[in-house]
Amino acid sequence: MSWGVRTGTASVERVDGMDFPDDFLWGAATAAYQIEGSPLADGAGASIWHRFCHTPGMVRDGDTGDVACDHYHRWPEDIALMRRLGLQSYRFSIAWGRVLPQGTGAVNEAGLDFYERLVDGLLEAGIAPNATLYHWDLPAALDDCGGWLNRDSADWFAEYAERVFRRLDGRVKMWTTLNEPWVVMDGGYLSGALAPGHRNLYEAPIVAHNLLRAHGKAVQAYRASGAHRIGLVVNLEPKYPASDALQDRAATRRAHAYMNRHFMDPVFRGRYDEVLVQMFGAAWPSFPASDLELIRTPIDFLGINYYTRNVVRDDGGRFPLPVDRPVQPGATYSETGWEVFPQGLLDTLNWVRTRYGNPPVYITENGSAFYDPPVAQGGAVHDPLRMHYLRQHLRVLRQAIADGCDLRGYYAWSLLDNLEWAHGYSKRFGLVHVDFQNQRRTLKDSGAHYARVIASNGQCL
Ligand SMILES: CO[C@H](O)c1c[n+]2c([nH]1)[C@H](O)[C@@H](O)[C@H](O)[C@H]2CO
Repeated sequence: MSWGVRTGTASVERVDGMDFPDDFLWGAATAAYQIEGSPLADGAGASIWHRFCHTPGMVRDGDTGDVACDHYHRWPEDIALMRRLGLQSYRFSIAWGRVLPQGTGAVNEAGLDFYERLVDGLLEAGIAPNATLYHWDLPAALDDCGGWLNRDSADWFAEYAERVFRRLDGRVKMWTTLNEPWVVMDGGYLSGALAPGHRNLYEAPIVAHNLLRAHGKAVQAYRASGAHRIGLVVNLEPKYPASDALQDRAATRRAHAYMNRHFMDPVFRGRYDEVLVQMFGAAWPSFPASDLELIRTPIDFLGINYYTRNVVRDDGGRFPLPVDRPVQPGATYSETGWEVFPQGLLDTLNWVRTRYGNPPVYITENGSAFYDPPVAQGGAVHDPLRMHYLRQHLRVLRQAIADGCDLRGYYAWSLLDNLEWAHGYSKRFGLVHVDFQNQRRTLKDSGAHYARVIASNGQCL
């Protein structure tokens, strides 16, 4: 979605008297490699992120997921924290390599046993599990066979999905195939900032297409056996031209095609955006029409991860995508360099509503990394900036519902401070502070506030 020029922080009109629906789902989210630790325990196979972290220079301070939040052992304690927050749902991911150590073939029952214990613990606590099958941690053995560049990857993923459905479906009633295929493609195969660290324009569209095919095959596999709901999680970032100049508006259109329409159009409209195809030019392969039919297999909900917006200025023609993000006067920026812009969440939700037929939507990630002071005497972590970010974005959701968006729920990113990928442990997104020296968890002020939001169903933001 690209709109007229907006500068500074927009004020969002509060919709007085607009409540969240009684069945609005309040949750928090994590991902396997970022919190579990013990990546090779009990027969698990290494992932590309285990390999990436153990490759010198890839991750800040040489940080790895070897221990992380030790959630693999501390999950009962973390479920107790979820109860304290009053979470109604918990979004987590399943590490493919724990279930299928080689990616295909022999199942590691101990890996499935771990997730079964976690799911049963959640259900016992009255917390609905929301499981993501793929949150970036491809088995390294499959990467050795080409990974997402290999057209067989869609079948590998469907085989893995079927194994997990067979063990957990019914107790898990909300499934996601992929978390943010755009980030997998852009970070893993274009910028090289994420595992497996490729930098190749010709690989990117092939990877994106195989990820989408894998999504379609997993949805079809679920339709054959599953009785509940399955969807896709995408990151969406609204694009606003830095000026009304033609080149900035054209650059904005390209940025919008590259990030936002890239996966939404095939999944919901069965075709790629023409602007995207033109951007890649000779690097854009030809794909069989039958692939697009597979990719557009209907889903039950869309998960949207929203963090920030992008003001786009044409950068004079480097890679067919403008990368300039001019700093916005008066705006607040998080530790990850992302502008705090809640209006972008409202614009995004209304864009999805109007362009894609108002599908059921969950905000599956929304949060911010700000510097946290050390844990104070008496065990408090005062994080006013994160609290303000949370408030601003939750307020927007009320407006989106008033605008007619079919918004079903919200998952804060993240339950715990965790491994922020190539940033290592330097960026903290948690509602709960983690001392990585001793694994002590401390509820932050933002977490306590979120608990009040949940208890009031969004009355007190
Ligand atoms: C550019 O923002 C993306 O939507 C995005 C932000 N985030 C994500 N995707 C990932 O899904 C999480 O694993 C990250 O920890 C989290 C915070 O960086």
